[in-house]
Amino acid sequence: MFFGKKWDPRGRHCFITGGSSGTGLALAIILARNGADVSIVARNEKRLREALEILEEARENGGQVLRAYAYAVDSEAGSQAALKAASEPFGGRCPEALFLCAGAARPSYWVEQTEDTLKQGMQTSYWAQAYTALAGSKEMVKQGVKGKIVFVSSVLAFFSMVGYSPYSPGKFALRGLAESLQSELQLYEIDVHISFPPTIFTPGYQEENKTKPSITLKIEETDGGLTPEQVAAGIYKGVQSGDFHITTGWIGDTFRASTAGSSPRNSYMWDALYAAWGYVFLPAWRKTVDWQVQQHREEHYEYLRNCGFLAM
Ligand SMILES: NC(=O)C1=CN([C@@H]2O[C@H](COP(=O)(O)OP(=O)(O)OC[C@H]3O[C@@H](n4cnc5c(N)ncnc54)[C@H](OP(=O)(O)O)[C@@H]3O)[C@@H](O)[C@H]2O)C=CC1
Ligand SMILES: CCCCCCCCCCCCCCCC(=O)[C@@H](N)CO
Repeated sequence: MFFGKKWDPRGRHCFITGGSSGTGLALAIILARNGADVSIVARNEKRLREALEILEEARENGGQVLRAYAYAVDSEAGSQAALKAASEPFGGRCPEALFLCAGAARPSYWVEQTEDTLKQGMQTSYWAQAYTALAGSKEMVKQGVKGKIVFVSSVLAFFSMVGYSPYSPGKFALRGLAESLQSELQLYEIDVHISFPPTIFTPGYQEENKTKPSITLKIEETDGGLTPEQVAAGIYKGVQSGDFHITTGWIGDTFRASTAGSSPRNSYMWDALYAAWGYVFLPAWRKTVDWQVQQHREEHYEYLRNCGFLAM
């Protein structure tokens, strides 16, 4: 961070939403290996129990508190209840690092959306993290706990494309929220970070691929994808170094540096190089994406007729 001192999770209570699967679980394991007290939160109890067993194996010392809590965090009340439960083993003291990984994507075409699916999209991409940030900030400020809030957005908060209309807006919104909080929470010495991962091979990714339009999958294949362990290691490293925008891999770095605006930078030299490279190649890549979408028209109209959206 400033003065070169890295954040050390040892002995700190880290609270991880979405900690039963994918990136959240991988992050929980890294934090446990590094001596943190870890609370994971998700809805499904069976998966939480299994995750806790894995987490136990990552324990670094006998004194660490490793717990799992079943709550839905996509409401303020749910987030408050989860934080309260996780605070109990610590005499009511709230966690000092919040890793907000809860979320899901259901890619599909815009004309197939309804008011309900769009609201659901915001619920899983935005509110599932925003409410925990709200409940957590209130508690940290009341208790005088100086800590960290880490959002997990997506590279789809830097750009978007066909199929992601129910998801991308919420991930962009998380960026807006993180920008606001990075500024405001300095009042309380709470650091804010936001990570923008590319494709991550997780159970959630397998689930979203069940509804993903074929054209979306095809365009995405440019991105080789990362394992949850790689993404979690990148988030951990970024948080340790005090980076505000955290990206892992050259694709994320290119988009991040090309859209940084006045956001705090990671490295003036590297970000300038990535931005220069992005200035040249991003518009060219985008043209190929537009071309792929146009080539898909005929197949798409057939799809719309087959699913009954258009009369035969
Ligand atoms: N996989 C990918 O390609 C990418 C994912 N991301 C983002 O990374 C984050 C993690 O995704 P991923 O690593 O794929 O993990 P998974 O999709 O495999 O796991 C998601 C986790 O979030 C939990 N969760 C979801 N909704 C809620 C809720 N309302 N309340 C509490 N817990 C909830 C799930 O448990 P349960 O269902 O039991 O509640 C599970 O533990 C998400 O925010 C996702 O949008 C970003 C870029 C790419
Ligand atoms: C010169 C620059 C070339 C750039 C190439 C860029 C390729 C980008 C491919 C798109 C990746 C989409 C990832 C979606 C992640 C996500 O959030 C969903 N899986 C939802 O979970």
